[in-house]
Amino acid sequence: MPIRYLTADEVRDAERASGDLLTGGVLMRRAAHGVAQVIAAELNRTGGCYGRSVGVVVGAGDNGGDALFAGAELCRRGVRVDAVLLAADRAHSAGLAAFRAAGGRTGERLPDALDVIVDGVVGLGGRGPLRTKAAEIFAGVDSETVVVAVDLPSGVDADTGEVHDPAVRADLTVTFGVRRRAHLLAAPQCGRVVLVDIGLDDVLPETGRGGAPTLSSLSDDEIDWPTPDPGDDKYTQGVVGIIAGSHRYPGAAVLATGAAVTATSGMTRFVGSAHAEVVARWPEVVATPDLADAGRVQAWVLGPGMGTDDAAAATLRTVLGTDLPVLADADALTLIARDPGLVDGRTSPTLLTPHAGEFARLTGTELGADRLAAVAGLAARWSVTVLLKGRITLVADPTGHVLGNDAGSSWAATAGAGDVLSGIAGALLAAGRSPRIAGAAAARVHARAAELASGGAPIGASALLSGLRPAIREFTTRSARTRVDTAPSAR
Ligand SMILES: NC(=O)C1=CN([C@@H]2O[C@H](COP(=O)(O)OP(=O)(O)OC[C@H]3O[C@@H](n4cnc5c(N)ncnc54)[C@H](O)[C@@H]3O)[C@@H](O)[C@H]2O)[C@@H](O)CC1
Ligand SMILES: [K+]
Repeated sequence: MPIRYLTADEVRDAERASGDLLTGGVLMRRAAHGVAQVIAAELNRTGGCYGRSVGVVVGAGDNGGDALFAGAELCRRGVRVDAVLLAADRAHSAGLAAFRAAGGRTGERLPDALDVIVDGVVGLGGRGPLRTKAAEIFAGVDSETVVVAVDLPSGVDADTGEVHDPAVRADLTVTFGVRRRAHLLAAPQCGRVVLVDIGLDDVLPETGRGGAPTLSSLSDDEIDWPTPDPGDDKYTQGVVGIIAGSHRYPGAAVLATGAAVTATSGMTRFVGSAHAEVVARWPEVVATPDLADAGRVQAWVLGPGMGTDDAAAATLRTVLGTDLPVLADADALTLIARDPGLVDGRTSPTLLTPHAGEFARLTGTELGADRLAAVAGLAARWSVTVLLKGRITLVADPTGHVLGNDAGSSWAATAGAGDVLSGIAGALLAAGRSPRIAGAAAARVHARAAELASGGAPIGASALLSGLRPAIREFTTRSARTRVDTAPSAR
């Protein structure tokens, strides 16, 4: 099942639909209990709860209520809990009463040495940046203190994931019932996200009503990597054709083609003036300088390093004129920005893979804070699938379904990494995956490859490529295991 990320309004609809659970305060009690349990587990991991020190920063709404009830529960476990009430006259009254009754203290400042600080400033109701008093408190926290956000790090927009300045940067975020969009769109700001069940499963709304974009991410089990069947040969698994690089700049050609060779078990073709360089590095590739001699493919990748001259434009026009799946990247995007009619309304599967700068060129405006709306908007306007690169990759299809992937680190922000991504996604397109799944699965293994290759050190794109096979193996062995586990009994 894909993992869903809802807007604040959708979450509120679900809470309202829970009826008595909401009005009776049960949802808040469950939420607060979840927060307390996560913090207790964190303290237990590092020596236990008794005698430890937790600070709670409490805003005026229900987010502060969650934090106060959680604080009360921690007090009962022997933790010293201090709270700063940012708006004392508007603090959640039942939460504050419970907190005080359990022995929690309130004051103008928190103790210096805290094991954990809890951000209960704002959650779904937050607007704009962290205000001065809260900002000062969080700025003064030392690096040893674990920052736990209730629902969302304050200062992060729940729907767009925009990280205002200042905002809380959490090590851990505890959320309730269903993930919010910001948990993916601003993943680095949230740290580890823990989802607490508060009984909303039966009332979660259908998303995407009225054509509004939806956001989800693929679970690991859904990365169904193509593997050859017993009857397959080199032609039947989907042949990908790469058009990239140039004699003068062969690097993009070698990287994109190498990624396709690594991601595919059938055959990879190459077209371009760097054909000799490509074959020298990847002898298994069937390469030619001319598109007319290329042979049959099931998908094309074109753009990385291919230039933007008339010949490149003519090649692009020919390839887009076929009914094959096409991935356009880099220089192909520059050409498309000049003439959107090339792809606008193309009926065969089409995947554009811009980074932020290329995206601005395609649309004529800077990307802005709402990346999700921007990418979904372009995909709908041109009826193509758009993969927006970045630490959080977003892949939007024309119907407004967006898949996101957090790379987990930014080591892949290196020259040539995009060429590698295009080769992987092209291989998946040739194997028959939809542009949306091809893009999202490629982003996932690309990120994993970077992680494996880096191990915490800088990497170049060649090293990233070397991490690709072990990364793919993790997903193919997982699905092989699933097949064995679900095989019918032989008896
Ligand atoms: N409705 C429910 O029963 C549940 C709600 N829950 C909690 O309730 C939260 C939502 O509560 P609310 O709707 O009361 O909203 P919040 O508590 O998120 O924030 C609303 C308050 O914060 C103020 N505010 C907005 N932006 C601010 C900023 N930048 N700096 C300082 N103050 C700011 C507003 O004026 C308002 O008083 C969720 O995030 C979640 O933590 C959970 O307890 C689960 C159940
Ligand atoms: K918060």
